[in-house]
Amino acid sequence: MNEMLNGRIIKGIGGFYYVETAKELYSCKARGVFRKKRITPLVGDQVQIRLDADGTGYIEEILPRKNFLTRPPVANIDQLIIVTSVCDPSPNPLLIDEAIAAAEDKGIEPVVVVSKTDLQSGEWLRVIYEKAGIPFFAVSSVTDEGVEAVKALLKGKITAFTGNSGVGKSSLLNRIDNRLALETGEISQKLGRGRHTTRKVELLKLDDSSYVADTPGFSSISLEQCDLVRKENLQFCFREFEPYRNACKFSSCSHTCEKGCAVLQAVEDGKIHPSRHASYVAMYNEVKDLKEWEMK
Ligand SMILES: Nc1nc2c(ncn2[C@@H]2O[C@H](COP(=O)(O)OP(=O)(O)OP(=O)(O)O)[C@@H](O)[C@H]2O)c(=O)[nH]1
Ligand SMILES: [Zn+2]
Repeated sequence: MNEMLNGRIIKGIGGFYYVETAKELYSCKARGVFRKKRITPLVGDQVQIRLDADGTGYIEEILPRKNFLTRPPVANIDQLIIVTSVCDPSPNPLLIDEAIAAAEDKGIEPVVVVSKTDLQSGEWLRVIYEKAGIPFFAVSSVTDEGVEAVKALLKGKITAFTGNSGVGKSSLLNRIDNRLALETGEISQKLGRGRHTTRKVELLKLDDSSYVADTPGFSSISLEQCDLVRKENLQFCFREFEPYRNACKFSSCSHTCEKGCAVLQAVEDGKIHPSRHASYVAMYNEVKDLKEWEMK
C-alpha cells in the first residue's frame, strides 16, 4: 500500500516512534539515513511517514524544526515551563536561570512556576522573576492555587515542563487535567533527592491544539540539566539586560566585572536583580573556556 502520511512524533521508545496523524497513531521506525546523518528524530517533530502493509511505518522525512532542545529532548515547542518548589526540594535560582537562558536562546518563551506554595511562601522568587520580566505563577496541587492560571497558559500551545525531580510537575499536570493520570512519587529521603518517577519524554494531548510534555526529572546535583548557551549569546538570554547592554564603556564588555559596565550599574541601582546577575556571571564563567565540541 505504501501510503504517505504527515504526523507528529508524540513518543519514542527503544528505536520506535509513535506518530500521531489525522487518522490514527502509528508505530514507526526511522530510516537508516537519519542515523548516517546523525539526526535523531525528536518528540514534537513533524514527520512524513510511509506505511507498510502491516500498518507499521517508516519515518521518511523530518520537516524543518521551529526549534529544539537537547535537554529535555523535544522539538517545536512554544513554551518551557520551569517548575521549582518552595521547598522539598529547595529552589536553586542558578538552575532556574540556566533553564530560562536555554529557552531564550532557542526563541522559546520561558515561564517560571513555583510549586508547593501550601508549604511555604514563594514570594521571594516572584520578586526576582517579575523584575526580570519573566512570566511567573505560584501554584499548589494541594490547595489548587494557580492551577487554573497555568491551565489557561497551555491553551493552543505545545508546552514542555522541566524541573528537578520531586518538584511536583506530574502532580500539577494531573490537577490541570485528571485524565492524564500521571504517576507521582514520594521523594526518597534516603538519597535526599527525588526518585525518577517520570521516565521518558512524551507529548500528552490536552485538546486538539494543546499538548504538554512532562520530562524526566533531574536531581539538583545534575550539571547537565539543560542546554548550555554559548558565551556570545548569553547576554541576550537575560531579557532585563536589554536596556543597558549597549551603554557599557567597552563594546566588548562581558558584563561580569568591567569598569563602566552599564549592566553592573543597573544591578547597583536595583534595576536588575543581583540573583539574576550572579547566575549570569556563573554561567559565563562556566562556558567561557569551553570548546565547540564541549558545548554539545
Ligand atoms: N505539599 C505539596 N506536595 C506536593 C505538591 N505537588 C507535589 N507534591 C508532592 O511532591 C512529590 C513529588 O511530586 P511529583 O508530581 O511526582 O513530582 P515530579 O516533579 O513529577 O517528579 P519526577 O517525576 O521525579 O520528575 C509527591 O510526593 C507529591 O505528593 C504540592 O503542591 N504541595
Ligand atoms: Zn557591560
